Amino acid sequence: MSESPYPPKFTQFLLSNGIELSDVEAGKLPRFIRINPSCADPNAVIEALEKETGSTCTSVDWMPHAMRFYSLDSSARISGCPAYESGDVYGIDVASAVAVIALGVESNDHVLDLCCAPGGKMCLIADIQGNSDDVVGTVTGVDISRARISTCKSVLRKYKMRRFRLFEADGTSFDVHAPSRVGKWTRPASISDEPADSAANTSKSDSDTLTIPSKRKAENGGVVENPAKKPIQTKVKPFHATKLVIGDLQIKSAALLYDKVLVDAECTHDGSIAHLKKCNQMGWEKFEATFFDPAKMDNLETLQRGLISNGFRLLKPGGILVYSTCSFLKRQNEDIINWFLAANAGCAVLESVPESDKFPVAKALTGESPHMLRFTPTASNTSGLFVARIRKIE
Ligand SMILES: C[S@@+](CC[C@H](N)C(=O)[O-])C[C@H]1O[C@@H](n2cnc3c(N)ncnc32)[C@H](O)[C@@H]1O
Repeated sequence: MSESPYPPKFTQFLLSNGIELSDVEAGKLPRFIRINPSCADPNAVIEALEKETGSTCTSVDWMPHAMRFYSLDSSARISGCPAYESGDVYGIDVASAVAVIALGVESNDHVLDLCCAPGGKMCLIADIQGNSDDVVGTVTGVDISRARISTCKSVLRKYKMRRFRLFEADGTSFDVHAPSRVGKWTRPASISDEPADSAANTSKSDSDTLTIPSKRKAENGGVVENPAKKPIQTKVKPFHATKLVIGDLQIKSAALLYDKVLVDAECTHDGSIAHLKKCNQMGWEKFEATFFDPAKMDNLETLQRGLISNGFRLLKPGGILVYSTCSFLKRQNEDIINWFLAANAGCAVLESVPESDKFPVAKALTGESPHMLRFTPTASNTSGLFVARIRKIE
């Protein structure tokens, strides 16, 4: 038997996380693109892209056809191509798209994306909902990083999304419900106007707030301060909101919980080949400092638990939450889901991702549910991605 070129601790690390050596040693992966559904002539776009990049666009046959996903050679450069600059083409890893597909987004859903930046998945959600006038679905994106959420805003604007808002906030305590109005559509009359700051668990960390004093009409038609001293409504100021959702009153109501929640959690990012390769190159002390520092790993686990728990709190009964990471680590994936299901027994159920029998995923880790999907370079020819779909029981 030939000697492993890696230290035993690294080999053990791979083994206990279901990572094949071939994942670490994999060559360059294909580049994936998606054609914008509003693009009138996809064939012309593909033809032009092939000419400009010198690479063949191959349809990803295991993805639903309507998603229009193609792979190109890893060396293909799409930035600078007119189709990319005009928004006819998106660059997004096909495994990342599965996290969105798993949500089962419908046009009129209100979707919360709790770690949204730089926005690839959020863009896909908005894109699936469509831009037509009779749609009232919205996407609310939250991210703790101002720089990253700013990129997210640029991406969503580039693709001309019409019903989204972005908050620079901590996803573990974010507490803004789904919009109660979208353009001319307003919430059903049965939803009470409970002011935002009187509801339980209001986020204290969302420091950037707008204050709207309660007012009533005076007999002469003017507006006076309410003598009954109704509570002051506090709105969390969005980082950005499009015209159709900017007027939302941020009402707290069970009827305004989100239909779908995506928790694409902060993680160690080791599912990207470049990152795994770095483990091999960066020196073993650095590797150990990254992946075996108990305090770092504990903090990350606390963050991931906080994100999934808060996302689930904001999800309506019957709704779907998808938890995903771009890490291979069991501790950040299966262990989080198992902890979450045990903590929410009777309220949360792990479901299979629709159509997942067609996906080229790696085998589930020993003893773990096959409903938890692992995309890997070896099995899927994609970056690493973990995806689990949970339903909130009605
Ligand atoms: C894996 S990335 C998300 C990628 C994104 N979903 C996409 O498709 O482009 C994780 C994100 O979580 C954000 N993040 C980290 N801690 C957070 C927190 N407490 N609340 C909200 N976002 C957080 C990071 O800034 C980072 O942008």
